[in-house]
Amino acid sequence: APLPFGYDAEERDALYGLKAVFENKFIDGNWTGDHCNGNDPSGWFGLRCSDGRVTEVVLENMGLKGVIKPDAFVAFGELQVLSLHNNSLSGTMMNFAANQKLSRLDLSWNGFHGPVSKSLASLEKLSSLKVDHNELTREIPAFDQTSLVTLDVSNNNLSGEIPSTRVLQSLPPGSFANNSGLCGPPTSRVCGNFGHEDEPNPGDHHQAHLADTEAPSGSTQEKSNGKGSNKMTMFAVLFLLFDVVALIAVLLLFVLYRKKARRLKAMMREEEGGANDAKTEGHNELVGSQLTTTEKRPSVSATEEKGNLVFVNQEDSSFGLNDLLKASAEGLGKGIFGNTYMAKLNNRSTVVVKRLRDLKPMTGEEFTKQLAIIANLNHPNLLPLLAYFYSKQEKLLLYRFAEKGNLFDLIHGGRGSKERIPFRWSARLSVARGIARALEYLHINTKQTNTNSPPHGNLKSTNILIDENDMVLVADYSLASLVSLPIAAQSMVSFRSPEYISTKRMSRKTDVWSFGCLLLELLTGRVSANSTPQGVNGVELCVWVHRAVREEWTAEIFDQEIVAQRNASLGMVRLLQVALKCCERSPEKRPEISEIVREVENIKVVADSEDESDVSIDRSLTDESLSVDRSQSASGVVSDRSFRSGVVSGDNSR
Ligand SMILES: Nc1ncnc2c1ncn2[C@@H]1O[C@H](COP(=O)(O)OP(=O)(O)OP(=O)(O)O)[C@@H](O)[C@H]1O
Repeated sequence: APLPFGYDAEERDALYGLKAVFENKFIDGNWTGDHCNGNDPSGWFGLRCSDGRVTEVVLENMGLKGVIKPDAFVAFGELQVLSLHNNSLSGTMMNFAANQKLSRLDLSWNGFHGPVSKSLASLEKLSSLKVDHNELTREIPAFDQTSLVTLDVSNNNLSGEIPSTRVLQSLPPGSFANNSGLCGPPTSRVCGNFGHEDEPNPGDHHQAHLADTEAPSGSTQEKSNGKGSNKMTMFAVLFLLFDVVALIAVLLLFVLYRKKARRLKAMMREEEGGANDAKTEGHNELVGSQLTTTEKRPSVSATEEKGNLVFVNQEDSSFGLNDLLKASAEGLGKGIFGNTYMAKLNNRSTVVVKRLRDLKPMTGEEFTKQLAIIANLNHPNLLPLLAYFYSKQEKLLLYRFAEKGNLFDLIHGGRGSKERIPFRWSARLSVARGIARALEYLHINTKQTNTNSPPHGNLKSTNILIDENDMVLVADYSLASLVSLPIAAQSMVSFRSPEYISTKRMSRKTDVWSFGCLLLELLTGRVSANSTPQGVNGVELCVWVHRAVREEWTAEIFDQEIVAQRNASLGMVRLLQVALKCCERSPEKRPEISEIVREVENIKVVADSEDESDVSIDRSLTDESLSVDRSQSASGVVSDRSFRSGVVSGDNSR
């Protein structure tokens, strides 16, 4: 049906109002322009539209704060789904009288106070209402619409008798749990004289007025006050006695349970012959005593969760979660996906543990499915996943430790100081090859379930690692599907690409763009904006280098550290040409990764030499390993052993 002129503008204004309330960086950057751009799914984050009208607003787990006004949603006449689940929003509950099409409302896990809006009782299409884990007070409205099949008002401060409507009475008692003053069926709590409890406080009165224009109907406590109060007092005493007996029973049960659990644990220990475990029972510290970050340690119970580390290859399973919990650990850094630690296990091997946070809401099964995809990827230039751990509170990924650190440190570490270890041209070229091959493998072997998610998604120099054998290892691949979109959008490299910024769309070619930026970081020795955390300065290398080429300051493009190697200049220029193609603003103009691999491999490797004295040393460092080609690898993929430890590891014996 045609809409009254200007109605859309009201929705837009209301959305801008919400945006101002949230004061959220991601929303500020994302909610711009037209809110319902046709039916374009890449419109504003969290919105779904139909015929130019908002039908869904889903903003979950985003840490949104602010006080929402009671009339915040009156403009959304076509709204069917509203979820603000798990944020820190507050205010009295909104009035939904104007949202007659609303079928799912989820305001759970926020800080809303005042009464449950009575307007909800008039919504004929409402099928699911979740307002649990808020600070709501007073009685539950008399919901009686047959559409309502799910309701959760648990964990609030609601009070009074649960109305005896058929709909409310057919719900399980858990829907009403943990509300101190709520009574009557379907809960087992008998209604007593709770008059004083139900007296709304003055603040509530005011808020109730703001939230709901309807006057509160006669409440249960009013009915129960007066003549029958003596009877009620007796009833209350009996009720109290009943509570005390129930409490004692629960305590007894708890003691019994503890005893049994202890016996069970002892049996488990015996079975495992784990005399050592006795010492560590109840030892809850993951990755030991030397964490350099101040973050709370994970609360995985060692005994409860033992054996829940899932290994990708059984031959790696020489340790269990208990060993990990006992290991001494050191913080390596904090990334998008959480904190990363290095844990030294008793058998002296070292593993890297990533504690995941800010994940999308997903079940254990979904998590496992995603991890199985990652675990199946296998290439000499990809950092392999060793194992993972999943529990409700804790999700861990375990990797091999790459001894020689990351590419960012190789390029930029110790610049201008005596400690600086030169990073030679041949080693840089070799790194470029290793990354290109890994990326080609990912692009061939990753089925794109979500076309808006590039196979790597977060290619940058801190995610390129070097192991003890000088192998180039690409890390952090294919994790985008685990992390929640707002967090990904704030931190992942692919979200900085020209196409995401202008069209909010991404593809495999977005990885190609990130690879171009990485090549430029290798060639120029400049800190790339992609490699630095948001807010820290770095250069938008693709933009910078186009300008440098246009304005002919070519002499300034290459890193001084490699520019002196005259015999390498042809290779540098060719690699620069590859980088420039990858950097094209338009994804269609960028080459496919296979073409890039071919071009990079065709760049001739030359000995690193600046002058005569260098040659003798550098020949031994690079040549044989660099000249390894595809023919030497049965799989057609070459491990990139480009440099000896002298170059990379700090053996500065030259
Ligand atoms: N397996 C590993 N071996 C050695 N160092 C590692 C390993 N994994 C990560 N690191 C290093 O630990 C640090 C933190 O890594 P993390 O992946 O948490 O963050 P990041 O790479 O800086 O950012 P992002 O989360 O965006 O990838 C980085 O310096 C990274 O190079």
